[in-house]
Amino acid sequence: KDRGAAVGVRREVDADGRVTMKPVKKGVRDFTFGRILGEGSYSTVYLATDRQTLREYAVKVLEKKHIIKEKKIKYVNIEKNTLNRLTEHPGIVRLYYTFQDETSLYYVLDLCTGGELLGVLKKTGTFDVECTRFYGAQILDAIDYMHSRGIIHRDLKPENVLLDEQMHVKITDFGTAKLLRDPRDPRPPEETPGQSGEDDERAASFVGTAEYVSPELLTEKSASTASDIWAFGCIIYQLLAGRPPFKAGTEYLTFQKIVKLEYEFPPGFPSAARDLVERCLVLDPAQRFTVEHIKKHEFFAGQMFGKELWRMKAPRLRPYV
Ligand SMILES: C[C@@H](Nc1nc2c(c3cc(-c4cn[nH]c4)ccc13)C(=O)N=C/C2=C\CC1CC1)C(C)(C)C
Repeated sequence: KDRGAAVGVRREVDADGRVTMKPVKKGVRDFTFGRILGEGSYSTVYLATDRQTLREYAVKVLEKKHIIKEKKIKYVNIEKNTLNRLTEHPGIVRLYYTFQDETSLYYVLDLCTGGELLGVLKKTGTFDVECTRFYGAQILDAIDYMHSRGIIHRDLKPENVLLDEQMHVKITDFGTAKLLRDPRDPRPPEETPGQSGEDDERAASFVGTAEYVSPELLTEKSASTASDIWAFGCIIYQLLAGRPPFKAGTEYLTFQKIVKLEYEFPPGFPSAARDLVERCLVLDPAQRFTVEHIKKHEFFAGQMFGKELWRMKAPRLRPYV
C-alpha cells in the first residue's frame, strides 16, 4: 500500500455549510512528462512539470511487473526508506512524494539540472585543485550526513553525484544502500524488522560498480561506512586525473587490481591530494581514513564544511593542467 505523503488539501463544504479540509494526493495526471533524464537498471527518470504549480521535478518511474519479475521489491523498499530517512540535507536528492497507478510506481524528486558529475568531468577532462576541493567537500559532507543517519550508500561514483542549478552536489541512487539500525529507533534490535542491517542474499549478491567497489566488499562481502570512504578516494583521484584509479579491460581484472592495491598516480598529481587518496585507498577498512580525518587533512585546509559550504558559490570549472 502506497502511503505517500498527502501533498495538498482540498476545502470541502457540506450541506450545513461546514468546511472540512481533505488531504489530496497527486497522481500521474497532475504532471506533464518531458524528456528522459536518466535510465537506471529498473527505472527511468523523467523531467516532469507539476501542472498546478508549474514547478519542475525529476520523476523516477518503476514498472511494477519488471520489479516483481526481477525480484527487486527489496531494493525498491530500501531506496524509498533510505530517501525518506535522508530528508534534510542540501547534498542529498530529496524525495517529495510517491504515488502509483496500475502499472508503475512514481517517485517525485529534486530536479538536478546540472546532470551527472561524470558528464561535467568528461567535458573538462579533469578538475583543478580548487574545483576538486569544493566538490570533494560537498560529497564528503553528504557522506557524513548519510552515515550519521545509519545509511551506507555502497555505490558512490561520479554518475550518482548529480548537480543542481547552482552546480551544487546532490547525491542520488540509493537502491543499493545499506540501512544500519536507525540510531533514533528506540526499539531493541530484535524487534526492528530487517534491521540486522542486511538480509544475506542481498549482501551476498550485491557488488557496486567495479571501478569504485571496496576490497572488503570483494573479499568478505561486507560493507561498512569505510566502503564509502574508499569510493570517495577513487572519486578525488578521478577528478584530478580524469580517470578512476582502478580500471582494467574486464571487471575481473579491475577487481584484481583493487584487492592488490595496484594503481599509480600520473606525473604532476598534486602532493596533498596524493597523500589524501593514499589514506583513503587502504585495503584494511579499519586503517582507512574516516570523515573526521579527511576534514582535517591538509588537502582541505581552510575548507569550510556544514552550512557555510552549501552557501558557497560553485567555482568555475577548470581543468587540472
Ligand atoms: C543516476 C540517475 N540519473 C539521474 N537521476 C536523477 C536526476 C538526473 C538528472 C539528469 C539531468 C538533468 N538535466 N540534464 C541531465 C541526468 C541524470 C539523472 C535528477 O534530476 N533527479 C533525480 C535523479 C535520481 C533520483 C532517483 C534515484 C532516486 C540514474 C542514471 C540512476 C537514473
